[in-house]
Amino acid sequence: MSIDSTDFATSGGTAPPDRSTGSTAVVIPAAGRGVRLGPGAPKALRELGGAPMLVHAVRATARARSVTLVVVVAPSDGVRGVRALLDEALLEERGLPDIVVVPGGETRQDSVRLGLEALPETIGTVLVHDAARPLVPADTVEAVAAAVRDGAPAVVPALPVTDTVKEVEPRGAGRPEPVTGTPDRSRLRAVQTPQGFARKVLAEAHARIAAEGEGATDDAGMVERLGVDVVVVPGHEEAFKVTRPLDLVLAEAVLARRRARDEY
Ligand SMILES: Nc1ccn([C@@H]2O[C@H](COP(=O)(O)OP(=O)(O)OP(=O)(O)O)[C@@H](O)[C@H]2O)c(=O)n1
Ligand SMILES: C[C@](O)(CO)[C@H](O)COP(=O)(O)O
Repeated sequence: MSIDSTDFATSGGTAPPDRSTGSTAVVIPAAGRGVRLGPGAPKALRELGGAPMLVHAVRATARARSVTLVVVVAPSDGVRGVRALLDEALLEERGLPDIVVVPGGETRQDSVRLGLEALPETIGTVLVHDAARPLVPADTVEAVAAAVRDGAPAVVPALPVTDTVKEVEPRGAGRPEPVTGTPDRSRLRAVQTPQGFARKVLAEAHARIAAEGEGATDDAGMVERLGVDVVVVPGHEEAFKVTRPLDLVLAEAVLARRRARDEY
């Protein structure tokens, strides 16, 4: 697929692409191990409030009004198991979009690319959402999707950084590291998912950057390398990523609070 990235630039004065017939899909990379969370099942399958994290993430994104398809990217040896657990967990839910499960790859980037390859032609807008962000509110999902439909080629939810951030000369864990700078915090944002894209833009970024043997830690980073404009919209405190054990404690507390308020 060949595209000219300037077709999608919002600051260059060119019109946004016509995606009027495209519908919206979510790709959920869920094939990671969760090394930083510690020993146990793959992270997406670890329990939160009595259900695997992945089930919460699927539910949160599938409840967004405009989503017509969810593609779950499972560990490559766990596709059938993930299919079975989603069928069972979501049996009672009414009005959910189609959910398909495909095998993932070695890295998050590989898994997202494999998820994108499973999308039908009818999809014009793609949201990519970590299974490891199980508590994202459906309103945040919908806001990202709406911003893409309104013409932004790439949309990232994010929050202002609350700590002061230092740049250092890396020396390895535990060793004192010389400080090389203190970026202006007012210009920094901590980015979350779902990140939303015009489907062609994201597919092109993954194809081209992968062919160059390059990578990025998020999908917007891939698209930035094409020179396409990326915009930030407000993220949500409850869309945090479960990365380390304490994050799981926080996620349990947030879920318990929602349930106590009858909000889940
Ligand atoms: N090969 C991979 C690696 C990661 N992911 C997914 O990407 C999301 C965000 O990644 P991260 O939180 O880093 O998950 P892990 O890679 O599982 O964590 P760790 O780096 O601690 O092993 C997760 O939903 C994870 O399942 C994936 O689909 N395929
Ligand atoms: C995509 C992401 O969740 C945005 O914050 C993040 O970049 C995933 O990266 P990680 O390094 O694997 O945590």
